[in-house]
Amino acid sequence: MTQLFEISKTFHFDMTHRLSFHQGKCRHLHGHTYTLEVYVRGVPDKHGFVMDFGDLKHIVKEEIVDILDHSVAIYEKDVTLVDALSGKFRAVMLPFETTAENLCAWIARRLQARNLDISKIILWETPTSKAVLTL
Ligand SMILES: Nc1nc2c(c(=O)[nH]1)N=C([C@H](O)[C@H](O)COP(=O)(O)OP(=O)(O)OP(=O)(O)O)CN2
Repeated sequence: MTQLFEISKTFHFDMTHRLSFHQGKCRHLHGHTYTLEVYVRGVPDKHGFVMDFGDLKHIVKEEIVDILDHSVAIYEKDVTLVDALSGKFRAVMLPFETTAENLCAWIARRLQARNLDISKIILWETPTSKAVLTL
């Protein structure tokens, strides 16, 4: 009988951002230590691997963690932040407000482009707040 599995790996990265539309405190520049959980679905091969956890780690590090870690994430239409910070520090320009939900969708797209069958992305922005994207 074919058994369908999900495997996952968990990552951490530190990132500064703000939400330019926000009426509360999140419109101010602030940082989080994010926790990212990446889930890949698949049927195990003859050895019992959906995929090697090590390969998953390398792809997620390359596509996500190494780009966002210790960066300032800037929404490209947030003129105030673009003027103040682009070209300085490690600024990552993104075409969306950097909510946990939007970041999940961006992460999923980048990993799908590396041919991973992503079933879920969970992004913890704080120890009590997360977004879950189920595909
Ligand atoms: N749906 C969403 N709501 C909020 C987001 C988001 O990405 N999606 N983001 C923020 C802010 O970035 C904020 O830093 C995190 O919000 P919050 O959970 O309110 O943070 P606290 O540190 O106040 O958490 P407590 O555990 O309640 O102290 C806001 N909303």
